[in-house]
Amino acid sequence: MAARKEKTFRFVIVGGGIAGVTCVEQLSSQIPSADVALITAGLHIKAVTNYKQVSKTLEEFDVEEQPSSVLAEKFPDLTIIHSAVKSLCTQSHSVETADGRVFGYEKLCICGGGRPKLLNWDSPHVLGIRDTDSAQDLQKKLSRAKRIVVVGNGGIALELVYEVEGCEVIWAVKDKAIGNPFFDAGAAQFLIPSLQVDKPELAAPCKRTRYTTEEPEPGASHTFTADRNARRRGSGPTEAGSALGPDWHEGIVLRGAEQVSRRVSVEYQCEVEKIFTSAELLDSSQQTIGAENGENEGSWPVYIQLTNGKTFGCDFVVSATGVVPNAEPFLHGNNFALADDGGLQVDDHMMTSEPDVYAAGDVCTACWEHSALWQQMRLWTQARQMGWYAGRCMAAHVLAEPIELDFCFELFSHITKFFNYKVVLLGKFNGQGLGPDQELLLRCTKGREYVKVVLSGGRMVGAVLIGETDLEETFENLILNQMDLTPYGEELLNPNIDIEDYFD
Ligand SMILES: Cc1cc2nc3c(=O)[nH]c(=O)nc-3n(C[C@H](O)[C@H](O)[C@H](O)COP(=O)(O)OP(=O)(O)OC[C@H]3O[C@@H](n4cnc5c(N)ncnc54)[C@H](O)[C@@H]3O)c2cc1C
Ligand SMILES: NC(=O)C1=CN([C@@H]2O[C@H](COP(=O)(O)OP(=O)(O)OC[C@H]3O[C@@H](n4cnc5c(N)ncnc54)[C@H](OP(=O)(O)O)[C@@H]3O)[C@@H](O)[C@H]2O)C=CC1
Repeated sequence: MAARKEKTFRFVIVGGGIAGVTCVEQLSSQIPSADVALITAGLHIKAVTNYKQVSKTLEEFDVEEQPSSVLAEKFPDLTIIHSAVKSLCTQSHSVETADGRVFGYEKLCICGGGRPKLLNWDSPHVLGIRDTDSAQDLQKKLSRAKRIVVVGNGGIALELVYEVEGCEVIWAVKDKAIGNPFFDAGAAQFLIPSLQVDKPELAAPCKRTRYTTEEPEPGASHTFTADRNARRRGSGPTEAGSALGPDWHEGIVLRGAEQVSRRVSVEYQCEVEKIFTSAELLDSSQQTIGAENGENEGSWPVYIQLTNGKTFGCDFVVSATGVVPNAEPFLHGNNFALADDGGLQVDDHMMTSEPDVYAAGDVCTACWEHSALWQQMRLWTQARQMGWYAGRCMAAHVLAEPIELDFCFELFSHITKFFNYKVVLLGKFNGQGLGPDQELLLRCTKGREYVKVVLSGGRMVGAVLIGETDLEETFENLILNQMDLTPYGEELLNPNIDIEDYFD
């Protein structure tokens, strides 16, 4: 990086997603005179609004995609630079942006987020969903589609198969049950009937922010069109916007070309063997595969062959197969320690292995010794918590103040919605890492609630609460205080006992 530094800031934050923006807000409020710059690839930023601490660790908030000027008005001393960081030189403490400018920093926080870990097929018929532009692309393609195949078993797939109407959906999952990253087979069984009935009309419109699906402003990115190949390879600076989040599907029409409501069939325990086009189908021995399945040969734009031997023709494939941390632009010439998932390793002060460089959100991997009840998941809440805590750590370090790991990393907690049910996950909700030393208590009322408690050595270590159970606060307390629950046995989930009063 030979060019001269245009300016050196005390703090530079890279990324206008929830982690970066929260970090900027925290730093700018804690040290009002701080010289902060936000460098971000997109024109919009993501801001947390209506933040509500539901209990000790559970939090709820809305998310707004805003023009960055809103943030600039709030913090007049903040400098916002709209360009992707192309390279970083930790030795000279400088970053170079795609438009050729070089900025120095005293402390840097990388909040570059993640990008979809797409199926490994270089095909224009495979889509990923990450940001507003990719959601818009999906909406357009879906409006002409009669059948799509969704591959993946996590958050995006769960939301998509429930929301899509007017189009047949084949859902290919590699596990025995749906929603594996979020819950067990019991919960999956509780939820699956929701796919067989029509979606209930929403009583009230969702109050969270709608994500705009207008044509992007000039200069904004078309994530899966123009820059598709660069993103697939993960090379060069991405111009992707921030990740979508809660209720991203509320503001867009996920309707296909057919006059049917929802039609989902799940293919369990299978992965993708091959993806090929109708031209390739007609051109080769794959003709037989299509014919065996009774497909109208050559009538679909793309075909997907699964490892269970079935082949489906469809309009396009959605790859909802996870996230890869967006660390590449920062690596060349530096010595970052990377985790197995490709994230920048951070310690309990959100510091990477390079001096004066912090990281937060989807781009990083938490490598401190975790509390026995916490694990990292690449979620909205954790991006906010990490960004906020990184800002506090950066401020504490320049002010030479001590700082301890924040309480939010004591207990994993997540509130979300799947299949129109409220879902609360606490602690080791899937018995993660507990081995045989675990006992499960279950309570389930079809169509109403599913409650699972994970006990280890008689103490509660995790819970899955689906439906309006009203148990989250009590269970959170029981998990945090690690009370011996052996004397209560199965009574713990007795619906006739007001458990809240019981443990008050
Ligand atoms: C479809 C979808 C639905 C989701 N739903 C939920 C949900 O319901 N609940 C939940 O908790 N989580 C959800 N998530 C996950 C959640 O959105 C992410 O975990 C979270 O937004 C990550 O925030 P972040 O700030 O780390 O990254 P991002 O939001 O990805 O932001 C990264 C920012 O960095 C910028 N950037 C990237 N590279 C560069 C560069 N080289 N130079 C400059 N800027 C750069 C980008 O433009 C962007 O502004 C969802 C994700 C998706 C994709
Ligand atoms: N409501 C919420 O909380 C939501 C959260 N999100 C978050 O957004 C991010 C992106 O979501 P998503 O893409 O769904 O990621 P997730 O990590 O939630 O799920 C990815 C799923 O795809 C599976 N998978 C990975 N590779 C393949 C493959 N080659 N073939 C078939 N299946 C595969 C994974 O299995 P395995 O785990 O075995 O690798 C996993 O089941 C995640 O961080 C997610 O937590 C997204 C939507 C909603």
